[in-house]
Amino acid sequence: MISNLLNTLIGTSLYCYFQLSASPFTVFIDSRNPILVSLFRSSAMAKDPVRVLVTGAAGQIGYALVPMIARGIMLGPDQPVILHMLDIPPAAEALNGVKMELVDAAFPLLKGVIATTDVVEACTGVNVAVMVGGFPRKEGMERKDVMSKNVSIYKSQASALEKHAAANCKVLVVANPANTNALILKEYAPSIPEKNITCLTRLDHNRALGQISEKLNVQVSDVKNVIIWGNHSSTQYPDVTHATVTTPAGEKSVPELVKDDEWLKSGFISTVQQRGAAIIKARKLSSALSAASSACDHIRDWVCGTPEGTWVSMGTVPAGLIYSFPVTCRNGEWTIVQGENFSIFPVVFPLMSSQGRS
Ligand SMILES: NC(=O)c1ccc[n+]([C@@H]2O[C@H](COP(=O)([O-])OP(=O)(O)OC[C@H]3O[C@@H](n4cnc5c(N)ncnc54)[C@H](O)[C@@H]3O)[C@@H](O)[C@H]2O)c1
Ligand SMILES: O=C(O)C[C@H](O)C(=O)O
Repeated sequence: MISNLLNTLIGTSLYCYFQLSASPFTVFIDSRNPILVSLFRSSAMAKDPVRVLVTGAAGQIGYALVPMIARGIMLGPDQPVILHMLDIPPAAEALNGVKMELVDAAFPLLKGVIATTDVVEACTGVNVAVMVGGFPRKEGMERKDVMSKNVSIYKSQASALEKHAAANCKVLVVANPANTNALILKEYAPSIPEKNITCLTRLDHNRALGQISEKLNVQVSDVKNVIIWGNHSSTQYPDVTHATVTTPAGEKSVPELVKDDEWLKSGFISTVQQRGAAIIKARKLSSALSAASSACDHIRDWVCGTPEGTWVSMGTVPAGLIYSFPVTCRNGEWTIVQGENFSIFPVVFPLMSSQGRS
């Protein structure tokens, strides 16, 4: 049954690899924790590489994001990838430096790297497009203040994606104002299905999970089902009405555990709404590590599915409007969560339905 057994020292831990004969799978066991057993497809049955575009790849989010993609954090530990990295001519040398580092890092899943300033070359054949390229806001600016700089970028990149990306390409817009840029992309790439164009509010979702975890002194992995309604802007509405914490005694409601409505209605909401500005104030640069990680979370859940009983927030396009909703994902498709008593939604929706607010 077991055709091959390898014991390899990786750092301080001992991993065992078992190739199951007549099976496309390899079993990985971590000897520090034998419960950590993973199944990977073996190279004999390797998947075809997925082509992932990252625009603005020489920038700070790009620099954090491309190694995550090459390590399998976005698409899974058995999914080979080919990275398409786009930036503008003044950043060409820096972009080439990123490519050199990707080669030097010898990522086993990375089957090719295209680093280019040609938008057509960058978009050709891509299955996933993460649109990060653009001008970030600086201290004292709102996200809408970078709108004019970024709108023209999105028109031309939309046309290139429409003409040259793979059929059914999934698009995630990260660059601000993310919801407006996604709307422009949708307008200028009319043949890309609306359901394939999304924008990033997962960072706000993760920020909300982080705030609840700190407030209750629980593991962030035990908190779920917060919601970000609206735009990726200071008008967004972080909502914990249906959020829960997994405890030894079962699932508990976040509002019941927090027991502090005043904080939930004011401090919590404004902290999440203003977190981007707080990071800019502290770092003098906008969030990059957390944005890159959240972009991976967004695509991974969209492609691989959300865990049973868990929803996540995505900026999506139902009925021509880019708006963040709670969604579940199955078979590469997102579905807005239905049937909950989302009492806040009808109140908030009209206030937030205009596109491109700060
Ligand atoms: N949605 C979110 O949650 C979220 C979070 C953080 C940052 N952002 C936004 O993401 C964007 C990128 O942030 P960053 O910190 O990486 O900025 P950055 O300035 O470090 O990098 C941006 C990169 O985009 C490149 N670029 C500019 N115009 C381009 C074009 N036409 N085509 C391709 N590349 C182009 C720049 O040369 C640069 O390398 C900003 O708009 C920022 O506000 C969004
Ligand atoms: O706040 C910003 O301008 C950057 C980004 O949108 C964020 O939320 O961190």
